[in-house]
Amino acid sequence: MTASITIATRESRLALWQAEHVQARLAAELGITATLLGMTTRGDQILDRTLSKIGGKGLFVKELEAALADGRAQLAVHSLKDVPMELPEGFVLAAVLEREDPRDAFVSNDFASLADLPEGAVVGSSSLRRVTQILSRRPDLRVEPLRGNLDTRLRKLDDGGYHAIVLAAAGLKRLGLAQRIRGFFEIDQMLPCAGQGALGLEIRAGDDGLAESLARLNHVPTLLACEAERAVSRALGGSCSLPLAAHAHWQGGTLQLEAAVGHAEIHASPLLRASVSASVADAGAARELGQQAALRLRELGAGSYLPG
Ligand SMILES: NCc1[nH]cc(CCC(=O)O)c1CC(=O)O
Repeated sequence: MTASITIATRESRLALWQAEHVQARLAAELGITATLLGMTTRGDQILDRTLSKIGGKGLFVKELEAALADGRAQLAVHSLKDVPMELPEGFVLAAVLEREDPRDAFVSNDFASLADLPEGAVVGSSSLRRVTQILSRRPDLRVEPLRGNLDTRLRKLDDGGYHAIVLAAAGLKRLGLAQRIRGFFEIDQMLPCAGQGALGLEIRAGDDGLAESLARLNHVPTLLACEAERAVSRALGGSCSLPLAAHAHWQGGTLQLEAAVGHAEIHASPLLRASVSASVADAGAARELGQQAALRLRELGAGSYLPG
């Protein structure tokens, strides 16, 4: 039985909220006392370039993994969508917590929806996944890069740099900023990123006592849905330079998985879409469903969309 641990976390308001949320659940449900160790990652420092150009999402997790490796911390809390599909040797995901709202949100001070934006309006987003889906609906819009933590992005909107921005609903809700949301994109209109809205708890491989305790926090429906979503990216060799979306939801005991891929360079190319479902009872079956979706996307020509 683990009685007290240290949690490594990034220091953005959202990351701290998430780490404190886990800290509270550890105390209430597992009797584990946790201290937070705040860290700045390379991903937080480099704000002038898009993630795909500076080495991808792994930048948000590497420093936290270093803290796990050298024993400064035992647990790292991540937004699951920031966790690379393949964890480095020596680390495992010990639990996936129940998902918040997985949708993307339309945020604007002057306009109610994407459809309301005047021709040529400027939308802020640095996510290739969002850029591609925005342009596929509104090719006339100008999508400009927008990075930084949530407060920074909202400030850049308020400063007048954009007519609207697109953000994950989960982050806004967690920070009490839901009033900034003018509308939600329906899942099929702006397919979310694999793992969006879910939290992943990462530990060292072999830390079996802690793994056993944390497994009790798993939300199995979220875990299986996210396994399927992440398997799509893994099978396509998804990186930050590929606009890739995957979202699974439950209809009774059936897991329904939607996946979409956009062209790595030509953002105005149509998205390829696959929709598969199966009755899924374990992680292996969930991953198979994800691989099936990836296969469908390849049959539709995803091979020519992947970066060379
Ligand atoms: N890429 C950054 C990031 N990582 C997790 C969230 C929000 C919370 C979540 O989706 O779980 C965000 C902000 C955003 O995409 O708008």
